[in-house]
Amino acid sequence: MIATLDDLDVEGTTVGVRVDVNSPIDDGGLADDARLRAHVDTLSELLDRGGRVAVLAHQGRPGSDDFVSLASHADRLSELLDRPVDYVDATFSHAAREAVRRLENGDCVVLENTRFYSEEYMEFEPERAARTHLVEGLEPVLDAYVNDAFAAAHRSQPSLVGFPTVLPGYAGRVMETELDVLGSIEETPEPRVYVLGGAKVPDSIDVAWSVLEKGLADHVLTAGVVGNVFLIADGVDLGDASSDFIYDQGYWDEIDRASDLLDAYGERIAIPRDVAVSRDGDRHELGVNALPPAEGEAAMDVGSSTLEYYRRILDDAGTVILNGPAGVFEEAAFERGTRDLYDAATAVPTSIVGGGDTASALRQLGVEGFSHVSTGGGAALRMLTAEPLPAVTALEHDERASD
Ligand SMILES: Nc1ncnc2c1ncn2[C@@H]1O[C@H](COP(=O)(O)OP(=O)(O)O)[C@@H](O)[C@H]1O
Ligand SMILES: O=C(OP(=O)(O)O)[C@H](O)COP(=O)(O)O
Repeated sequence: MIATLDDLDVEGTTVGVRVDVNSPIDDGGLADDARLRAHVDTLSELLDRGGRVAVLAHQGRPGSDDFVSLASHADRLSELLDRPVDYVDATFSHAAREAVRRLENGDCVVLENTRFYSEEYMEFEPERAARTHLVEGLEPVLDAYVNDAFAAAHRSQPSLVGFPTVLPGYAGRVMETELDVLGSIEETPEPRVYVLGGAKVPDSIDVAWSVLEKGLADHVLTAGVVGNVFLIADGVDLGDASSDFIYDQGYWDEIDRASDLLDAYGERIAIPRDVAVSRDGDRHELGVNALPPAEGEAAMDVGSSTLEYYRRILDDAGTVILNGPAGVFEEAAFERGTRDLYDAATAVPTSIVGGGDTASALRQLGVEGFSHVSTGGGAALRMLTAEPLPAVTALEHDERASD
């Protein structure tokens, strides 16, 4: 049983609230605020009920362009909450603790990107996570911990699993809703189709293994970089540009895993029949038999035959679960795969979508009508494989939860 905000006596309580506001970044600032908007209910409720709120969150991964400070997130949050929100460029230092100590009832401060500290990018058992600098540094100034970061709940990083070991832990409203909706995948109508696109190849392959092994998936459709890895695993020569991209991302070993998966469950895995490349500035589709593409051309989207093939499978589906764009939707020439595939999915009786980039792609393309759009990508997928999420397990305490 997990305690929720209904179980927390908020007034006068200093609450560390872990949210997931990991968002697309442009010129160092926020390019999309959907993930911030998702947490407004939780934060407003805590503040309206007289809580003193210290917001903890990560943004990006070390070394990536979107690994930036949370200053612009705090500004936007202030607009969304319609009240002042302070920001401090420290996470657990003396300055951070002082900023938290200064909070009055109804005040909110955003602490700096948790991943600016190396331990936060490591995975720990909860007891060990509780002994990290972040948790030990902040715990003395907090009375309670609320986890609303469903989208990061598949990570066992200190800010996600360490605090509930040493503080009373509660699920926020986003977390509560996601667990309610995604917690009963076995009960959704069959046949069940998983569409795995996007760029998180290892996570997607883990999911594919799990859902195929457990019999949860009748079909797995691959697209995006995931589809490209499966094409190479199937012996297709995608050319140097796509292969180098996969290698540079550190995903080369995933080709062997994809190949093992095709050997074990090939009849339930659909791989692209054609891809789209950029030629003379335009979209140009190539069937797999016409591959490799010309020098320098990369597979940026799935092609029309693939979309037709996937649409036929979706026509018979009872449930579809999708994560990851089918192509580089950010470029107009390569948005078609994502638009058509996701559009077809809205006609399936139960349609569940996950992923930060996926959600922003759908907003950009104006595709709507899903049964549930999760705030999580990897977390939603993990949940839909019926695997426990470490940050949810860390919140499980019988004694504080009401029935
Ligand atoms: N064929 C492709 N080649 C390169 N990048 C791709 C391709 N298809 C999709 N992508 C990229 O995948 C990214 C999103 O993937 P991912 O982060 O896994 O999605 P989500 O956040 O929804 O889980 C997008 O930036 C998109 O451009
Ligand atoms: O954006 C996130 O995950 P998602 O892209 O799977 O939705 C979460 O913030 C987790 O980020 P991470 O995958 O860098 O640990």
